[in-house]
Amino acid sequence: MFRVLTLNNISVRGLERLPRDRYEVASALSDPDAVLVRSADMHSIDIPSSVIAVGRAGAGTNNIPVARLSELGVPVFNAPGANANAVKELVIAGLFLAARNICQAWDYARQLTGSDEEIDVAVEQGKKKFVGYELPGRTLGVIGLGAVGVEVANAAHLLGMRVLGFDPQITVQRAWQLSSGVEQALSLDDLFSRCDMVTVHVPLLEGTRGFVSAARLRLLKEKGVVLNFSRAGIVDESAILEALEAGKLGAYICDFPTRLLKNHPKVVALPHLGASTGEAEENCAIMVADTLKDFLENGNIRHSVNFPEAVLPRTPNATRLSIANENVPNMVGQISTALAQASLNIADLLNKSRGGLAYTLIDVDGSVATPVLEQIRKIEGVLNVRAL
Ligand SMILES: NC(=O)C1=CN([C@@H]2O[C@H](COP(=O)(O)OP(=O)(O)OC[C@H]3O[C@@H](n4cnc5c(N)ncnc54)[C@H](O)[C@@H]3O)[C@@H](O)[C@H]2O)C=CC1
Ligand SMILES: O=C(O)CCC(=O)C(=O)O
Repeated sequence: MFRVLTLNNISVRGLERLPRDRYEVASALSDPDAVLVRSADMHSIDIPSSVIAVGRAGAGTNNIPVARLSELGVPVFNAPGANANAVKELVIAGLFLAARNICQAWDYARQLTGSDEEIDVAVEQGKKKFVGYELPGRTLGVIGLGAVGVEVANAAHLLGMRVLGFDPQITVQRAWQLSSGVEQALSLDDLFSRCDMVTVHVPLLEGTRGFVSAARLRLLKEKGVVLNFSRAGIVDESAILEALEAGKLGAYICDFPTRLLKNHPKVVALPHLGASTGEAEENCAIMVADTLKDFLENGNIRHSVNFPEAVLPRTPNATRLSIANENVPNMVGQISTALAQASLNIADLLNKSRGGLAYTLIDVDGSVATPVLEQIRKIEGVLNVRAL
């Protein structure tokens, strides 16, 4: 029986992928094998030593101590692309909110008082404050051309915008998906200096923290717009406030309310709603539950943010060993020697590495006795071993 701890509400459609005869899934249980999480902050909790996998039902993993888990040989899985359409739709809505001053105009209309005739007069007098602009002909800069960024860039291009993209690490798959009408910016500064609106779709990392900075905002066209549906920390909020106050920035549309900005008249801050559609919640939960199940039952690794992709079909009548180890020389040699000394035959083997981590799947004919597993566990550099 595998025990899975949920730290947030995870869509039932995903949890149904973990059959109750083999999985105990609950928001409170001891000694879990795995954790399923959305945005809960795992940096501030003690992760039980029983945990061998963490699944993020979403894209960003900055709420998970990935480096610490890597040192323990624990893979972290996410659901790449599963909520990208939901985020794209909200970002496109954000472009219109900014261009047409929709939230400010709505606020104005809601506070009107008097008779309908008096309201009509106030409407005709007041509406000139909310004159906006149309999107065709305006330039949008998209920073980060991953699952979300590509969808936003393509949709904005279809709306008639000129679109510039910047992502020095764009994958071949995403490059194929990107509309040929999207132009390449040469640098972040190049992008900011040529855009009316800029939207960020990068993970929060040390290298991206605060990279929407005062200096870059100064490059943006007058009354520019910044959209941030990535993470609060990607923008320098003081610089945003300063640019809004100076009239340089026309609007800041984001998914992360903070005390500094949430009540500013030119800010629309939504309560982290990017992925909050029934469809996205289901897609993410199903994808991450499936990958977690395949890891727990077969040791296969797909969609991990810290481990290499490692998928090996199971050999009939074999015991599968799943071994996480440091990526150093002679690990496979020592492991196979331990098996040979126990007269065990390797039927199939896969060894993959990523950065400082390596991962080995070995199908061994017959069964593997506990002392052999202990011997492998003792090899210096081995982080954890399972027999499946
Ligand atoms: N508001 C919400 O509810 C949601 C927010 N997000 C946030 O959006 C981020 C992006 O999501 P996805 O597109 O699904 O992730 P992704 O991993 O598919 O794409 C991220 C892209 O950013 C690029 N990148 C990384 N560093 C960069 C840099 N310094 N400059 C330019 N590009 C850089 C990468 O090469 C990659 O192509 C997530 O990390 C998460 O923080 C994602 C989903 C929902
Ligand atoms: O689960 C959520 O609602 C947050 C989604 C998100 O921010 C992400 O997938 O990175």
